[in-house]
Amino acid sequence: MAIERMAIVGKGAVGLLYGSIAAAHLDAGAVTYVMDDARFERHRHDRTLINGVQCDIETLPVSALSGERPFDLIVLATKATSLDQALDTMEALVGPNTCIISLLNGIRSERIIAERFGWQHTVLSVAQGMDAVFLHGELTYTHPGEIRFGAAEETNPGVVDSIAAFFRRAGIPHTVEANIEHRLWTKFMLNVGINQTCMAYGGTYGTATAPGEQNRCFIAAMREAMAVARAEGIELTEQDLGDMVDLIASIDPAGIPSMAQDRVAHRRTEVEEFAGAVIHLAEQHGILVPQNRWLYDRIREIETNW
Ligand SMILES: NC(=O)C1=CN([C@@H]2O[C@H](COP(=O)(O)OP(=O)(O)OC[C@H]3O[C@@H](n4cnc5c(N)ncnc54)[C@H](OP(=O)(O)O)[C@@H]3O)[C@@H](O)[C@H]2O)C=CC1
Ligand SMILES: CC(C)(CO)C(=O)C(=O)O
Repeated sequence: MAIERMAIVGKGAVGLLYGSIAAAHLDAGAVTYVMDDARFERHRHDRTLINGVQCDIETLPVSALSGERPFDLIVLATKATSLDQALDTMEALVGPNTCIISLLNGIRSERIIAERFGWQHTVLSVAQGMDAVFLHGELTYTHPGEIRFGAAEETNPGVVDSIAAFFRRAGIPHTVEANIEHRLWTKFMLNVGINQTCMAYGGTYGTATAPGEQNRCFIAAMREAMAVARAEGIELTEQDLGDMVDLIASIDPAGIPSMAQDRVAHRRTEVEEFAGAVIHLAEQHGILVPQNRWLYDRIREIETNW
């Protein structure tokens, strides 16, 4: 099935980044942001900038779509903390052939989506390599990164190809992965390390990759994620770890990951998806994860003091 119309749920760093790239390559009306009515009212008069240029992409409250035909593709780009609410909004957008791709970090969002909408049109994916910062209504980035995705066991044949064909036309950098499960866990390992370290210390990509305490925390937290992944049957390697560290070292040293942006903006973080998930799995497999336990407590402590 050819994808013509994409809805994006989540108009923050990642949603704006890929939505604006797609809108610049496609005809008007091909990209629409959709949100619940209360959020739409809250943001109605926002002036959103992307690298200094105003973003005027169509944005609709979900109630404006009743009776409309379903979208061909839904890109989910909210934080995990509001996934359930985003899925309620998606009910009005999804039809029998709607493809779904989640750019949320962590290893759980696709399973939660599939419990509601099925696996047939849902793929597994990660967004990585960008230096996107969205604060005070402006997205800035120099590297767009890319979306890596692939079929889950029960994804219908053809769904990955349809999304790839659309991304090509939309100018969205992407790679189709033969082993997307491995990529998902590699990205998870990275987020467990870099997101939580920069949040806990108020650090940057530069401070976390320079020798010192932040770097030790970054690497130790990743190693614990690696141990848990292996216990789950995912063979993450030293090469995977090194590649992820190199990726962070290659982007703007002054940049900060999404969780550190949450610290600046006082937004509830995704710690449950990172240290929370590591601790949960570690308990099942009898693995010691002191670095992630410390990060969990420290991040919760910071959140509590806002
Ligand atoms: N930032 C990055 O560089 C990267 C982030 N990620 C992951 O992508 C996901 C999104 O992150 P990011 O873009 O940084 O997050 P942001 O906080 O920048 O943006 C999230 C957006 O989603 C909106 N939102 C929240 N709930 C809903 C809802 N129910 N319906 C519609 N919109 C909603 C928020 O609106 P409001 O402000 O009103 O709450 C906000 O505009 C996260 O899982 C993150 O870990 C992955 C790769 C890179
Ligand atoms: C990889 C990284 C750190 C940015 O590309 C990210 O996923 C995030 O900011 O959440």
